[in-house]
Amino acid sequence: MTNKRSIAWPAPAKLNLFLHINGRRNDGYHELQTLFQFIEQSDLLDFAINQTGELTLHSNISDVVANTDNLILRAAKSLQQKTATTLGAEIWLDKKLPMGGGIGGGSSDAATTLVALNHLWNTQLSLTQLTEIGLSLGADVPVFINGLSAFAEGVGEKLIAVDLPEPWYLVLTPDVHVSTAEVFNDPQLPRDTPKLSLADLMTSDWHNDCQQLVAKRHPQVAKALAWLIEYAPSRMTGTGACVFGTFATREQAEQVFAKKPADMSGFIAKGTNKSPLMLRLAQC
Ligand SMILES: C[C@@](CO)(OP(=O)(O)O)[C@H](O)COP(=O)(O)OP(=O)(O)OC[C@H]1O[C@@H](n2ccc(N)nc2=O)[C@H](O)[C@@H]1O
Ligand SMILES: Nc1ncnc2c1ncn2[C@@H]1O[C@H](COP(=O)(O)OP(=O)(O)O)[C@@H](O)[C@H]1O
Repeated sequence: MTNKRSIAWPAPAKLNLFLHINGRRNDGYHELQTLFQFIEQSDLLDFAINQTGELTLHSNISDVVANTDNLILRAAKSLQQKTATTLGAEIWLDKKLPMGGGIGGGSSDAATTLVALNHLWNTQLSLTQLTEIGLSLGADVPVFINGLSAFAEGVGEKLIAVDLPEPWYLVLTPDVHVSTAEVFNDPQLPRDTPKLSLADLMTSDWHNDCQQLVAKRHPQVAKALAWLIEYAPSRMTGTGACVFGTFATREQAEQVFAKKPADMSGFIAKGTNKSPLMLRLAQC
């Protein structure tokens, strides 16, 4: 029997519009304040449910499949364990987002897997229960499950939904994989930005505490930022390597994109406060 394939579940990217590091906890994780917004640029996942309980993954990127510890299979396994379902799934990942770029592709894939399988397996976990599983997979996973642009504190799991302008972004994707753990372990990372209230943050200057360090360690990131900042307010997202410039209209972003040097890669995407994943779930 062939099981019906449920297609095109999006796993969107996020940008950290600011990323302030306020301190380091005893367990090594960092206290931070950050503002997440989704962009309309996504990986796509398909799922076919089976009765055997088996989990398999296919992808256009062999590295993801080769990694048996990948976040998609870990998310699916965690949901099986939590719910004791006997169902399994064959999963296809169409990877479009650059990996290790600070736009959260791996975390978003995990979130989409949890949300989609919770629906397709009819395991009926609440959003809060899914978020708990998500946090055990990565600090960034909860915001993708909640699906709303949000201000985050703690290690990234205390979320307050915020309604932000939805501009167009030109995202440059330097060809370098920045390890989140390496950045957070770097002795030169500033960790002393004072915590501010959300109201104060919304009216203060935004910055990314990882940016200077990552630009110093990775000249491609410094180069991308130096180019983009000539045209628009620009910043690095997360722990890099991607950098984004903000534009009022698509046309403005396209005009600058057309001038991009041939050795720089990137894309244009609209900011959105509602994750495309939520819209996909609503269609079911
Ligand atoms: C920095 C952020 C900002 O959105 O994004 P990315 O640049 O990775 O996309 C996130 O906080 C990343 O979240 P995520 O990528 O899920 O990180 P995790 O897998 O939980 O952690 C990877 C490693 O980063 C460090 N880490 C992560 C989060 C945090 N608040 N403090 C940390 O010190 C830890 O050393 C951990 O071992
Ligand atoms: N489904 C997945 N997609 C991408 N990366 C994954 C996935 N599962 C595990 N990973 C691991 O997570 C690392 C960082 O992933 P990614 O989310 O793309 O970067 P970032 O956290 O910088 O935004 C990858 O290099 C890879 O080792």
